[in-house]
Amino acid sequence: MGYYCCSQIPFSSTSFIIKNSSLSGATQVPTKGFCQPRVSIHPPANSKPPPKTPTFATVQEDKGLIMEASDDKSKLRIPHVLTVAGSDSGSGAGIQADLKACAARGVYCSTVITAVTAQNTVGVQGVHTVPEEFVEQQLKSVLSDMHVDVVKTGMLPSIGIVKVLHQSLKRFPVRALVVDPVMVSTSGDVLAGPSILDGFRVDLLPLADIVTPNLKEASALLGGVQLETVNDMRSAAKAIHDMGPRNVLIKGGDLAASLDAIDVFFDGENFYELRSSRIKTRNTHGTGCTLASCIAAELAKGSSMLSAVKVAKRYVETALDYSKDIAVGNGMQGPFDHLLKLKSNVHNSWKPRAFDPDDLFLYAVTDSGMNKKWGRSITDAVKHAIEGGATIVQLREKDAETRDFLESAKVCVKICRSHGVPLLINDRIDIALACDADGVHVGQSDMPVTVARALLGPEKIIGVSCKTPEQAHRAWIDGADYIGCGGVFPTNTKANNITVGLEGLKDVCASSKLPVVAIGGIGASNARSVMEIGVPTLKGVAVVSALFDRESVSVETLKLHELLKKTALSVK
Ligand SMILES: Cc1ncc(COP(=O)(O)OP(=O)(O)O)c(N)n1
Ligand SMILES: Cc1nc(C(=O)O)sc1CCOP(=O)(O)O
Ligand SMILES: [Mg+2]
Repeated sequence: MGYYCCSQIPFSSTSFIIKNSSLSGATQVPTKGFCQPRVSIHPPANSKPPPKTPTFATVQEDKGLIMEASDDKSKLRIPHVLTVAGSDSGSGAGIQADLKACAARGVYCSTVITAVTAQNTVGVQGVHTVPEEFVEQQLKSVLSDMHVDVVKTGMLPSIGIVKVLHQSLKRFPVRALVVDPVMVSTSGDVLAGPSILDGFRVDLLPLADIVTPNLKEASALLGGVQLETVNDMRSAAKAIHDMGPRNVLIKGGDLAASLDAIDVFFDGENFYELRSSRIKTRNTHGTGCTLASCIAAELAKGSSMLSAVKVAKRYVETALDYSKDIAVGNGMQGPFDHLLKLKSNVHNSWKPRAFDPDDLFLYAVTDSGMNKKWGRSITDAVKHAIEGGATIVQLREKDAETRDFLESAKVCVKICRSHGVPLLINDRIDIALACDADGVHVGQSDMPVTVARALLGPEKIIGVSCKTPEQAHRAWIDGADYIGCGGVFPTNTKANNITVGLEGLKDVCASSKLPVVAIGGIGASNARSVMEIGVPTLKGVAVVSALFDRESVSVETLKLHELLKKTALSVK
């Protein structure tokens, strides 16, 4: 009896076990939609799948399946790719690229290491093949315990390793197999000799859902035929398809005389020419591994094959374009940045400093209406507030057009950073991300703090408006950095705002584990009374109109700063 696991709503907290008494072992074809048997590598070795065999992408309904809720509905099963490949000490390709690609695509990745290479951007200096028994042991460890959706293969340095992989896949079936027939590294070093070709042809290709050779590898698989044109690639794709894989992607990156990078995808019936613009960069080391891993990741998430291939191509193209100027190593083949994060670090010596509650001392909150009234740009408003001694700035630009807001926010980030003053964005997580602001301020009906945190990451500052001790407690649980509590006094700046008064502020401050900034109707005339409530969590005042609905922002900010300093001394 075969047991098959399926998530009808993929990877939701509900999982099901599918029993099918008519299915046995690894010779069954996938079924409908997300309900696929945990193997798609079913045509016996050496036999070509029948032309209409439902593929991973075009599976048919199997009426014989019975679905049962599994015992543990609380467990969230996440898509899982197992990569069987070599380690690259330079981390551009191999196992390391696979891990990064899967992480970037939001998929769990386990690893079976077939070889350890001493490698950098110059080339491969050494290869240490892992004994096949130990590769088998790694395969067993992972496949017998973890629910692997898709296996992706890279460097398979010996025929023995291909054999143990083949046996392991028969013993522990998975939903799809992606074969990247790695033979030669980007630097031209041989990673798997010609003896491996038979292993691919006999043991792996008939099991593969997709095989992704580049021109050299396709040529080697076909006994050395010349591949010089897109037509040659089509013929090669067809010939390789005849070896058993359900789909073939021939990567034409090395095709001479082509402005675009053209890959040919063949699903057994139709050919697709997938074109992308060629990116001029030395940082292409690991593109093949990454592409195959990304295809595997998308398949693990439930994509059809063609859509997985298209997403993977777009992902690699984006990453290459983003990374075209980064410099790692001195050789000809640099790695690229899978997570699209490194460039900002390279070009930006600024390091985010940890949030300091004392930053809340004089919190200047801009207002688009007031800026307009006084004929000021956002950037001038921010500059003047900083001149006057604002210790943190929030851009609260309710009426700004997104494009204008973003451009101004980028300039404000630079101004604030050059003065060591944190800059937060009101409500708009997208703008905060796009301008790399220091954080956001959200209200009770804005983006929840937990979601904002997931989007912004652990380092950014998140402030949340709270009017009650319960909200303050929630803010702390959810991972906010500070609380804005108000309206302390009536205000015209925020319509229909509930005034909590000094008593309400006191209650929130007394119960809060987070630092608090008071807001609402605060200015030079009443700031002292606010700070004098004397609860240690109260760190400062946030002010809009008393700074920005005035002729001189810097003068008003300076006045309030002086007053707060004096108050702080007397309260101590
Ligand atoms: C420091 C600070 N505190 C409170 C608020 C108000 O935020 P919110 O409740 O989301 O209302 P809007 O500002 O979005 O109208 C704030 N902005 N800053
Ligand atoms: C933006 C805002 N939030 C408030 C809250 O109570 O959460 S009161 C407020 C407006 C504060 O402006 P002013 O300093 O001009 O009174
Ligand atoms: Mg808001």
